[in-house]
Amino acid sequence: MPANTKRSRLTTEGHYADSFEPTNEQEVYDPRKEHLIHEMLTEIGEDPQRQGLKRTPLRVAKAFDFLTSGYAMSAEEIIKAALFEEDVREMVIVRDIEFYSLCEHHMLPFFGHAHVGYLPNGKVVGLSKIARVVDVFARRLQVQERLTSQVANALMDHLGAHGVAVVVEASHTCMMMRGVQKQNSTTVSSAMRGTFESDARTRAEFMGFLGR
Ligand SMILES: Nc1nc2c(ncn2[C@@H]2O[C@H](COP(=O)(O)OP(=O)(O)OP(=O)(O)O)[C@@H](O)[C@H]2O)c(=O)[nH]1
Ligand SMILES: [Zn+2]
Repeated sequence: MPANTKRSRLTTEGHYADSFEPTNEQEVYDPRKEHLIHEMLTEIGEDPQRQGLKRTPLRVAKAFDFLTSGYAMSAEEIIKAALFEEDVREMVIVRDIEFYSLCEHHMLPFFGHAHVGYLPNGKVVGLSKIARVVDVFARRLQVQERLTSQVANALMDHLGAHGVAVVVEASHTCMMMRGVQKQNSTTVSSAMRGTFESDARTRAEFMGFLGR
């Protein structure tokens, strides 16, 4: 069969599927993923060979690798790479950390901001690492509540802090583009650990800094 020829085959389930046939010149990134995306394009009634879609399987494979790259990252390594001994006891807050994640039910994006606070106990962490930890857990298939608690747990476990607070505010495109189709609702989730959980004043101070 000449390269780049569209053909169909009958799968064991009885469906016809176009084969993924890259040309010799065509860049291949991840054949298995590209094959699946090629099949999906066919299933939704598109022509994967048309000009605009030829590189789409490759682009989508790369995009999904990036959007799920958090599975291969370690929050512990990120935090431990920039822990500094400092005699600081006051609350530290990094606010408005933007993130993009994928809901595990529909694999559609949800996105918004995370606000992270902690009470140091002799050590501070590089501020960028807090945002990196958010990305570690956002770049996976998620539910918002789990993302929130995973960020809190990672910081609590590896920072040795007196307490950690995480608030996440997000819009879910699976509630906007489809399904219930509500454009303006946002979801707020929180995870309080250590002093933030046990002491209402500490929690209130944190919420006050967030303007809530
Ligand atoms: N708790 C929680 N629910 C989520 C999150 N992302 C999506 N969902 C919800 O997951 C649920 C899945 O419900 P199902 O009834 O199984 O799926 P569905 O038929 O597509 O539901 P609809 O979205 O209502 O059309 C929906 O209510 C979504 O809104 C999340 O981060 N946290
Ligand atoms: Zn969803």
